[in-house]
Amino acid sequence: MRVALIQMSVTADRARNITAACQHIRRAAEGGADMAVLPEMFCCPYDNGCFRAYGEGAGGPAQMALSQTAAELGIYVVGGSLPELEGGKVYNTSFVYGRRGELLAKHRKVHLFDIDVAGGQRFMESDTLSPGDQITTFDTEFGLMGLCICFDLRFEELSRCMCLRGCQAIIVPAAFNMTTGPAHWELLFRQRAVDNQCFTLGCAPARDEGAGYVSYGNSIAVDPWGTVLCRADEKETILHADLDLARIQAVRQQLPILSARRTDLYEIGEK
Ligand SMILES: NC(=O)CCC(=O)C(=O)O
Repeated sequence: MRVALIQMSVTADRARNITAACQHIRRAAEGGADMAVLPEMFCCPYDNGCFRAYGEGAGGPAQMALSQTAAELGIYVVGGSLPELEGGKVYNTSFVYGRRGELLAKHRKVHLFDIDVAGGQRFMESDTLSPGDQITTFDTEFGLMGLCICFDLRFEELSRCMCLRGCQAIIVPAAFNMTTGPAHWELLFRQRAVDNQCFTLGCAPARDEGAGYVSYGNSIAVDPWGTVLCRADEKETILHADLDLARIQAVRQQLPILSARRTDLYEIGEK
């Protein structure tokens, strides 16, 4: 399975971002990708002041463009994320399209990114966004895939549930920043891959030093052994990762972690 992680530049021009995303998906397909992944908020600046204004409802222009591009090219598209409007609320939502352009899955970020690091990054998604309440997986001819958005990856229970459902890979449209990116980005992708003996795939926007929120970039693919298969720098690029899915069973057989869990013991219990 070949996956293209599209580390694209995100501008203030929504229509231009959507057009650029579709052009990148075309290049990914020409490069033999089965699946193209876009970054978190691929058509909207990552800014609380923009989310509602750039948002769209069901069947909005970004969703239509991604669906049509998926169908035209016969490729899976994990549509990064975009601000989704519903019932007066705004969600950080990833739409996934199958090879015929059909909507396969929709994940609303469940853990909102509310952090305040001393001397570093502060962001409060909950000022404008509402959380989702579903664990999201979707089926392909390669097997089941798990999907979460950026900060969601920090919550190990979510990835574990996906893998216990049978996911082969955890796909993460994301946008870490210059405080937490250097400290935790690679660590988290490797950690979730090693814990669950699955592939992890992170796709971030290219870095724009002039933006209010500066993306770390460094889109990444990690295998079930925790080996980094490929990793971008901060610039705009398309990263192609070839996933040898047989590695999952091989690693799980040689180092039986999931099957050796003592679920009879894992309760907080009394001191
Ligand atoms: N957009 C996000 O959720 C950012 C998450 C992040 O940077 C982190 O450190 O976690």
